[in-house]
Amino acid sequence: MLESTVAAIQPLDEAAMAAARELQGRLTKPAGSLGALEPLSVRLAGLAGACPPPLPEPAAVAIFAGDHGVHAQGVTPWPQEVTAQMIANFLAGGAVVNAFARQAGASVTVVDVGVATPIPGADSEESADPAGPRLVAANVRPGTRDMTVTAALTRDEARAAVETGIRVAGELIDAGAGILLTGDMGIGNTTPSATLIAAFARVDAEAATGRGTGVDDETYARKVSVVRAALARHEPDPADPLGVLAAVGGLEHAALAGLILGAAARRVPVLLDGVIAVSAALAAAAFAPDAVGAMVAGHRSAEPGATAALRHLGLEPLIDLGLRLGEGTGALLALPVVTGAVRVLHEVATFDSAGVAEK
Ligand SMILES: O=C(O)c1ccc[n+]([C@@H]2O[C@H](COP(=O)([O-])O)[C@@H](O)[C@H]2O)c1
Ligand SMILES: Cc1cc2nc[nH]c2cc1C
Repeated sequence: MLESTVAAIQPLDEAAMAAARELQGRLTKPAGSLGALEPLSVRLAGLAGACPPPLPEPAAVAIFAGDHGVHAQGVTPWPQEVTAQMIANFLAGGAVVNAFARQAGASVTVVDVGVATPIPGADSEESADPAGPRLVAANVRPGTRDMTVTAALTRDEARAAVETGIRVAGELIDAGAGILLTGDMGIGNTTPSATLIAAFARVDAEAATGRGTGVDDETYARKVSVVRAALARHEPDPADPLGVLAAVGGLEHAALAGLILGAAARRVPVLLDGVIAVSAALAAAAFAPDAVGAMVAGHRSAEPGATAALRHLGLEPLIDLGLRLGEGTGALLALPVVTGAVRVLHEVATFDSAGVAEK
């Protein structure tokens, strides 16, 4: 499934992009006045192979959740159980992602791809609201292994998680989603994110590592040395993305890479959230360089590694608000920008049709 998905990912359609550029030039606004929205609209036309491309509706957030063996190294102050507890909060509709999803009219799907502790209330008989958040049980293993000691995952485990992401992308698109938004939950997951970024973007451990949920100086120093130790132990080879994900990744990172590949193969845009998403996007781009055509960077996470990853991908984020929450929150806030970029091509009059004089 991974190989056939990668093989299905094709370059953007040049004719549709040329048509969108030409249309942008005829709309009743000075050329270039919509800034980054103009090239975004062109790229989305190229992805859809149509001008105008479809409005990116409805939107679906997929939150992949996993735990991390490297938690044992003291890289985060939060207990591991918070991952499962926050899933219960997502399913009850009480997290920031739920508030923003309601605002954006987006569905929320939570995927347990590797949570280590029981999800409170997950086995309850209570009939769930069919329009409310949904839980997909796809646990590959209860958290990764500690990457400072051994590979976080076997290649088979990493593949299973990637294929879960591909499957979820296909299901959401089959159910009608016009855009997928990445979400994540995993206490400790900014450490594997930093390690993936250092490995794929070839930046130093310190440049790739940030303070995650807000760690103190002592924990930050430990975190950088954990990233360095994992890189030294595994010497991850960016030409072997499955190997990199297995050595130093997380189950949610692997699944997010799969979601991105699945969206790109179906030519549906995928709106990236923060540092976890962009580290997974590096893996997706290593599998299939043309997958970058489907990626839209929602925001610039406060994590420094996110900026390094976006630079490597050649993506400019749509918004920059200093967010560092994850869950898909930054992607949801950026969604109206993406919709606006496409709506312009559908609804704005041309100089000719509106009788507005050109310079
Ligand atoms: O999205 C981001 O850029 C982001 C930046 C910092 C932290 N997070 C979230 O915080 C958790 C990981 O932080 P930490 O400090 O435990 O590695 C995880 O659940 C992420 O969703 C997310
Ligand atoms: C409370 C909390 C909420 C989160 N949402 C995403 N990561 C998180 C980490 C913590 C600790």
